Amino acid sequence: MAATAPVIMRVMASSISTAKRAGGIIRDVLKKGDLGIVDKGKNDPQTEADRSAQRCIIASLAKKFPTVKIIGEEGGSDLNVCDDWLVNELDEEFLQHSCPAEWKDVKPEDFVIWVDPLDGTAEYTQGHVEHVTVLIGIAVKDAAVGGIIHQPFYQQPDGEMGRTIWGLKGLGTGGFTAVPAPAGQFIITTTRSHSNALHQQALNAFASTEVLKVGGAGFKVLQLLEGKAHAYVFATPGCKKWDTCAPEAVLEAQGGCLTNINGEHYAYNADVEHVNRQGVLASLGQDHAALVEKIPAEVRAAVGAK
Ligand SMILES: Nc1ncnc2c1ncn2[C@@H]1O[C@H](COP(=O)(O)O)[C@@H](OP(=O)(O)O)[C@H]1O
Ligand SMILES: [Mg+2]
Ligand SMILES: [Mg+2]
Ligand SMILES: [Mg+2]
Repeated sequence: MAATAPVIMRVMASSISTAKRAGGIIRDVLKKGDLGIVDKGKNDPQTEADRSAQRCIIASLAKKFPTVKIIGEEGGSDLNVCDDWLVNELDEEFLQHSCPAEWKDVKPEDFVIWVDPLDGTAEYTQGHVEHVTVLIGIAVKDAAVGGIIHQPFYQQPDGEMGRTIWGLKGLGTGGFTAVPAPAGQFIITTTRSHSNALHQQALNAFASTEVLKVGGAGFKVLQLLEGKAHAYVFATPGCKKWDTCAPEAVLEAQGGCLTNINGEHYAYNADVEHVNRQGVLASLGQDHAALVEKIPAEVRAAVGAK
């Protein structure tokens, strides 16, 4: 089955196994206690866990899919990794699904894999480990079509650490139970470490009943999927393609929507600008276009203006 499955199914199955291994590396670094923090910019830390998890993911995927373009947050990594970090397995459970017809003939050169080895680094360094996710997004031409969101610090009922959520457009999602957000309320999930005045103005435009401030694009989209929030609002540049590719694919495979704050989808081909200049607006079970209209036009024009 594995050898004959279409390449998108093998990329997804390999990414599921690899994200789990990266999650183990992220837990190990924290357990050892020396985070090796480097500041890449203002409010933009990188740790040994970001670097090691990226090496594991990119080395594993590049070995299995040598002609697929892979772009990771932490730049060019040393792909000479120990065997323990080289993940060879394909997730067998995922491979039981049949490939949606629209992706059967996609060729390796049509893909870009966007890797965020550790989303929510600021929160990881501050002990909010439940916000941390590993994100592997699969784009076909311009569109985010497949995604893996792995939570290394999620404790399963049987005590096992880690949970892996996946989504593939045309197939659906797996690894979690979708819950609708409560009726009669409007809960926004947003950044806890990258706010500014313009972003606050956009938040104020919604008559929200609650604003949750949490780390990571992956975790915020999980809050939509699990009915903890109705919308994810981030009205400032700063988030990148590797932050949104996997969350967008999973959310949209579940019937939601992730766009910039003007309601337009980002493109995920290999040549795009990495920064999501016009912010992020994501929702599930809402009239997405009506949410866009709530943000004053002057705020939307100012976000990302060069
Ligand atoms: N102003 C900014 N500068 C750098 N990175 C930013 C940023 N705003 C958002 N991001 C990145 O977008 C992701 C989600 O941000 P937030 O938690 O604030 O919503 C984080 O990813 P990483 O943790 O993978 O770097 C974060 O670093
Ligand atoms: Mg980062
Ligand atoms: Mg990130
Ligand atoms: Mg990251």
